[in-house]
Amino acid sequence: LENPQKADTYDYIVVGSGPGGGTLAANLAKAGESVLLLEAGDDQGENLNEKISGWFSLAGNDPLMRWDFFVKYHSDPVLQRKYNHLTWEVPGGGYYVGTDPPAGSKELGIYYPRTGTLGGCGTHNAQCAPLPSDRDWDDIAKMTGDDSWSAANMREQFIKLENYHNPSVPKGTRGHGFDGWLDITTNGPELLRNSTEAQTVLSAAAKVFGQDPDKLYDLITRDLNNNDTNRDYQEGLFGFPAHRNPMGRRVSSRDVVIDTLNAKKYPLTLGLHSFVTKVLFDTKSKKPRATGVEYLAGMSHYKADPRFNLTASNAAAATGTKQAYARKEVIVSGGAFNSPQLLMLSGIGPKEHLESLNITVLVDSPGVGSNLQDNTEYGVAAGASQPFTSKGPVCTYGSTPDDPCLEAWHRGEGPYTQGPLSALMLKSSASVNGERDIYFFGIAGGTFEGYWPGQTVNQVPAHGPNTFDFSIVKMNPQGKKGTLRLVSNDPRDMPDINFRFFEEGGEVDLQALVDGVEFGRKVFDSIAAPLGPFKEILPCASGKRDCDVKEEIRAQTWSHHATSTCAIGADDDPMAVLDSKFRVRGTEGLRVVDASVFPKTPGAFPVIPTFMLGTKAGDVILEDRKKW
Ligand SMILES: Cc1cc2nc3c(=O)[nH]c(=O)nc-3n(C[C@H](O)[C@H](O)[C@H](O)COP(=O)(O)OP(=O)(O)OC[C@H]3O[C@@H](n4cnc5c(N)ncnc54)[C@H](O)[C@@H]3O)c2cc1C
Repeated sequence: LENPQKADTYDYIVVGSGPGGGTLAANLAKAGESVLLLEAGDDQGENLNEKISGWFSLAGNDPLMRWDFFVKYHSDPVLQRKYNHLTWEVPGGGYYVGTDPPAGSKELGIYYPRTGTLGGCGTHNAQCAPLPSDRDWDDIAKMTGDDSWSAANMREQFIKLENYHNPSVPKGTRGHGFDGWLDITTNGPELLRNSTEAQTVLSAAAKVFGQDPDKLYDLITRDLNNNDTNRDYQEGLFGFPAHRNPMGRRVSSRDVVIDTLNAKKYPLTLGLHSFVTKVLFDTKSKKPRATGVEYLAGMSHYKADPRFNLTASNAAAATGTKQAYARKEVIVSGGAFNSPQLLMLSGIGPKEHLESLNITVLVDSPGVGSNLQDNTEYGVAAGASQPFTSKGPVCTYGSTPDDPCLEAWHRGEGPYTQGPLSALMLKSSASVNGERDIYFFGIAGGTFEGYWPGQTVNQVPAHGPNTFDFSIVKMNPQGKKGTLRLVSNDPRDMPDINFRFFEEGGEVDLQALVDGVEFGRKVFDSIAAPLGPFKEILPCASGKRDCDVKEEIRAQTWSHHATSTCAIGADDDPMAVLDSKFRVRGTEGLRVVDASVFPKTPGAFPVIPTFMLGTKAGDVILEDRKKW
């Protein structure tokens, strides 16, 4: 391809700086390859909402970082309308959240949070950092015949990445890394020591699991990411690992990118406020060969950005379209929603769909935007006979100038440095392979019931300080029928996304969540006065356990770990978008590296597996670096 802007030519171009792309870009640059990393957002790394580990919900609501998507969870619109946190646009502007909107409101869908900022969703997520099950990796190895994906080999990638901090796990422990850039920290017992009532609930949970409740403090630092051969069958209480450092600062791909730049010796160029709209190809070769990208310079060009302004974007688009070129390869890492969107906009996707939007088809790849999956979530919550108290300071989340928890955080202490109380692992009756398939975490003093926009015209009811919630995450989802489709060929439009939860195979996921509810109820029932008896809040809001639990979960489940929309697959699978080396089938010089590549959602939380992809992809791409 004729290259009119020689200055904008690099060995590699990486699109998107999340756990996949940011990690990869830093790895390639550290190996001496010149890399242009293009990121639609800017850097909010000094913003306290991002930096303070315990402020992740403030980060999630921060308009400087967030991208707002609205999705469908079900094909059946009647079921969708039962969702308690369905979002509507009210006449005159603003959001209403609920099932009884004011007349004339427009149904937007279910709010689904993402970010458009340096570091991607790793900068506003809850930082939960468990490894997936070994089987999740081994299945990719088996499916593709590529043994570099085996769990044993992927453990080596994890070790390279990790800098582990857990008072119960000494340096040098097999299976962990202690020199990587990604800090993973397990809570010490400080938070739990401050809450007598939470100790009572977790001790009761330990008893239900058959663990010794007198060893509660040992249990809540137990190593969840241990390297035992039977790890994926182990149940009970564990420590809660999170990608933050022991001072309570979030660590993400934003940090490895900034550190690589600050080292001033690696050929990494970071383009912020650079929204990529198309991959450019040389179509004269046998297979279309990716040669660069086209992008819109300037902030907030995507409609998911709450600051998007059509007039401003049109004006900037008229003059601000730029190109950059790759001598070797282009790597798309926009995440599970934006990578398939970008491939489709560039002519790679289901032929009929692209043609219906007047997009020239380069590769008919029916799998792009299919196979969308997620960890479905729900909660079992109840009100105790007494409030949950804390001997620690009262946190105001920065809303008062003298927030004592903020002062403590600056010293590396207090609630803002810590994550949820503990992780609890359970094998449900619906486990398809005998492994544990439910991940709980405990929340004292409130419930977690999914996401909805922060500024709404109505107030969504909250629950009192006597509430305890076991949040339930379904691992290894069996529902794999979600879809993502473009609504137009304008790259600024958000796609149409339908997860199709519990359809075609997904009933198993529903049953596992029902088992999770039963487990929580058992724990609450086992707690005597004065904290007990407990009165149910979720799933049966009446407090009487008289609701249809399955139907309640079916309508009210939520999620935020989208994966698998550009999946790796076997050579003979027409739905396989990628081969085992992240290469986009039917093209040359184009790969995808992010959460969209997993053939199935890994474990309960995708972020650590996605960081691992960034590390693995670095190795794989460098093997080919002399080819170009
Ligand atoms: C609220 C929330 C909480 C979560 N909590 C957890 C958790 O505790 N543990 C866990 O394991 N997972 C969690 N997740 C999920 C996890 O963070 C994601 O799975 C992970 O970040 C995915 O990484 P990624 O690299 O695939 O993409 P992303 O993190 O989505 O990053 C993609 C990046 O690409 C950029 N981009 C996209 N399109 C373009 C374009 N066209 N041009 C330029 N740039 C572009 C975006 O701005 C973004 O920075 C959470 C997610 C959310 C939303």
